[in-house]
Amino acid sequence: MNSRIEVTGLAAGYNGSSVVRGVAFSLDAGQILAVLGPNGAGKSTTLLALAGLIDRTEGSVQIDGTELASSHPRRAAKRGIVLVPDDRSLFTTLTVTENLRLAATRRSKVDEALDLFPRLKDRLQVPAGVLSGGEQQMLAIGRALVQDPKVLLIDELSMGLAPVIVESLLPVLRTVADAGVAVVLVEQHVSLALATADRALVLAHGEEVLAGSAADLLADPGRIEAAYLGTTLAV
Ligand SMILES: Nc1ncnc2c1ncn2[C@@H]1O[C@H](COP(=O)(O)OP(=O)(O)OP(=O)(O)O)[C@@H](O)[C@H]1O
Repeated sequence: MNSRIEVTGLAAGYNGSSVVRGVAFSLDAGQILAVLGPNGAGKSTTLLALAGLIDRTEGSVQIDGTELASSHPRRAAKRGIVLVPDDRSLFTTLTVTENLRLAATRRSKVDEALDLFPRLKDRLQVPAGVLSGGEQQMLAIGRALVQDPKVLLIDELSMGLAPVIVESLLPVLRTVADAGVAVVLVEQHVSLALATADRALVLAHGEEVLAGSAADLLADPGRIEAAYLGTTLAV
């Protein structure tokens, strides 16, 4: 089935107050959405709300037309929403194989994930904590993929990684999308994210300030810059 996530009027935050408001997008399997914006714009908060890890104070999240309960991470995971958090949350003392097997819905999923990251095949018995940053990110994404996501949420794939490593990881997201996953990528590295994504959403102060085709925005960096600076331009 061709999965779809539809988000309307999403507001979410902490301790009863909303730090993001009115976030809306829809995304089909096979598509990549880049969520951009300056520090503190609410990008991570949006992903946490989609994954059910924090309260949604308003709005709706639907997967394949069926509403997803707010603040219910297990239900979100069961419906196929899987988050790669910015801290990667690996079991650092467990090996690569153990990290993957613990998360896998089926044993065959582990082999599929390793095929996407052949470098990890040489590290199977190495504890996650001694992997390089790039290898740890491969493992974090691999651990999400073995859960058979319909919607893959990735928070700051580039965190702590050299641009050359990021450039080698991003094409894997296209392969993942092509295999039938909707990918939402929160990223500070604007040009690399736009070069990878189909569409982009820019948040500032918790609200959408710009949205459009990634190719159009890549070709017109002034619009992104203005959005980061808080100047609203017509899309
Ligand atoms: N656990 C929390 N409790 C209270 N406020 C929080 C919490 N986490 C984040 N915030 C606040 O929510 C706002 C949005 O933060 P968020 O981390 O979503 O932004 P971001 O766009 O992901 O930024 P960055 O790129 O710096 O990670 C910020 O003002 C931040 O201080």
